[in-house]
Amino acid sequence: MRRPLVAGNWKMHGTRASVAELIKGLRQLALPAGVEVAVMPPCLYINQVIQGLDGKSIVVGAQNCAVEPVQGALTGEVAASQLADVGCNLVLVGHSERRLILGESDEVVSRKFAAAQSCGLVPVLCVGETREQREAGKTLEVVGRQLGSVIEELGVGAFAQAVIAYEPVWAIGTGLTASPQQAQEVHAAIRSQLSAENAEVARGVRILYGGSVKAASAADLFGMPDIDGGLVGGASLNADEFGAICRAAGS
Ligand SMILES: O=C(CO)COP(=O)(O)O
Repeated sequence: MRRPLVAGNWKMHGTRASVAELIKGLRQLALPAGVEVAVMPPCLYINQVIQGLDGKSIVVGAQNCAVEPVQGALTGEVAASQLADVGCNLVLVGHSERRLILGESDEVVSRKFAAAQSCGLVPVLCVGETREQREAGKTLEVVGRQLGSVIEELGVGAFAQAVIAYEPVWAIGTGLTASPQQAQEVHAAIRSQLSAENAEVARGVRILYGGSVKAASAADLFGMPDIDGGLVGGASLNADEFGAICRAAGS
């Protein structure tokens, strides 16, 4: 059985004061035992969050890591080894905001995936199509290529210690959630792409849905057979809403 995971991607939000408030709210949540819960604050606040959540079973991840796994001369970047050093467990790679706004290529995403794993972090590989690509009927092709490039570089075995997040770009921050059926179709395609090479890895890997997940939509999404939790943006900035999403993954 795959243990559901709900991860809150705080993106570039927060101040020391608002992060302290959010930590307070998270500490008060009653979280379901069978669900793994994670938050991914901006790098600057990771320490504050790890210390603030001490003793609470919420893991902390980062939103990005450098292509080089260990510390060195790479101005402005943060190495996966440094994230592991401060106590992170997970790191997002290939979020669409980085692919589209910062031009991260599939090759860069694969290098970050490998860097994360080499430091003992679990990479959360984000994939997803734009609205234009969906309207052109290219959803499965685009997602298949994004996933395929990591499989080609690192082998399907790399997904034994990784998470995948399907995040349709048109659903991110728009309030337009993919329907459970739309999401399930893509999740099943992702699992079958992995299964063609290794059925055991495919059965074990968790595939999260992301894109305007709210407490009201979470239960129907998480009820689909290949949706193993959520990657939550905006709604994760509100502890009560985030807690309700986590509870939906446990029911
Ligand atoms: O991009 C996302 C999480 O990584 C989704 O963001 P929203 O939940 O704000 O749509």
